[in-house]
Amino acid sequence: MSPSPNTPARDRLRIAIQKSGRLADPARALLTSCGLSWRESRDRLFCYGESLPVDLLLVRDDDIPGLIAEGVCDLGIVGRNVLLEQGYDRAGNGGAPAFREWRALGFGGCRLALAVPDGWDWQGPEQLAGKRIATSYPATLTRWLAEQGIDAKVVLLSGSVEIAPRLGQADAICDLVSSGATLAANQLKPVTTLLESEAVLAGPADALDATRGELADLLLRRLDGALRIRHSKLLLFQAPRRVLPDLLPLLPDAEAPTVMRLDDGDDLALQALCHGAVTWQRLEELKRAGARGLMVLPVEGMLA
Ligand SMILES: Nc1ncnc2c1ncn2[C@@H]1O[C@H](COP(=O)(O)OP(=O)(O)OP(=O)(O)O)[C@@H](O)[C@H]1O
Ligand SMILES: O=P(O)(O)OC[C@H]1O[C@H](OP(=O)(O)OP(=O)(O)O)[C@H](O)[C@@H]1O
Ligand SMILES: [Mg+2]
Repeated sequence: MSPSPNTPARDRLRIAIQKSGRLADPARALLTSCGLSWRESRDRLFCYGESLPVDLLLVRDDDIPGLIAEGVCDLGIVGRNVLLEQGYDRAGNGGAPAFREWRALGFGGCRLALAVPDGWDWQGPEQLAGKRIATSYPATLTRWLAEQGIDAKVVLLSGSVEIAPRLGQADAICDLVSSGATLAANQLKPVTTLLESEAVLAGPADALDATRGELADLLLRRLDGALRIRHSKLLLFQAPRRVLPDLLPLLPDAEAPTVMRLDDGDDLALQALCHGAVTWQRLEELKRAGARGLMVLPVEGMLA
């Protein structure tokens, strides 16, 4: 039986997502693709789950790990960079791990990188000894410096980190990089990556109670299905049996293709769920190898 949306408040699952910013729309879209829908409150900070007893809390991304740690919400969608930073910070202060990454979600990709002025002849981390490094990720940077055995000064800035070297506040920086355009615009170059990040589903380090745990499991199953088919297409076509050995190598990303024998003659009908890109070029290669009537269909949902 599906959980009723009228479940008592203590048994409802609460998920925190970014109110506005890079992760806000894709996070909501992903949860919507899992069949969740909400009635929005007037202040739009809390959305009551209608299709399932799963509510949304719209917050600043930096608050999400703390909200999970305090049990104010059960799950959250946040950048791995934020989750790890706050985890390292807690660990540095002797705190027990209170949250962890449950799933990588495949959007919001970026990296936390160390960058130095263009003019530096970068030889390695030992060059940072005694230098000042500006960052919004002090715990991650401090941990990395300790791993490298480097004694450097960490300068904490909450934003516009890339400008610090030009202002004379720092010699190098450690910040998020995606296209690299911000670094280039500030005459900086990335020299090493501290962590690869993307949006993640975060949850408590310990298990949820039985009722909310069951709801979380249901959501995770849907999420895994949604993530699995996010870039998937269903490919349908026909082909003579003799060309099958030429066709199958063109479908390396297909889950065990279904092969059906057609009534008349030696023709086969094939159905393949492809997890990689089904490009025009690929369709043309299949056609050259003997496939006919190629059809590419979107996949709406999948439950393993
Ligand atoms: N340039 C980028 N390209 C891709 N992803 C990024 C980039 N910058 C940040 N991110 C990812 O998106 C997350 C959210 O970034 P955003 O800039 O929206 O955060 P914010 O300004 O801290 O928002 P908030 O107002 O919620 O505190 C980051 O923590 C990181 O995981
Ligand atoms: O490599 P790029 O594609 O240039 O992206 C990197 C920039 O993106 C983020 O800043 P954002 O634009 O979110 O501004 P912020 O300083 O307000 O966080 C990040 O802090 C970098 O400054
Ligand atoms: Mg933030």
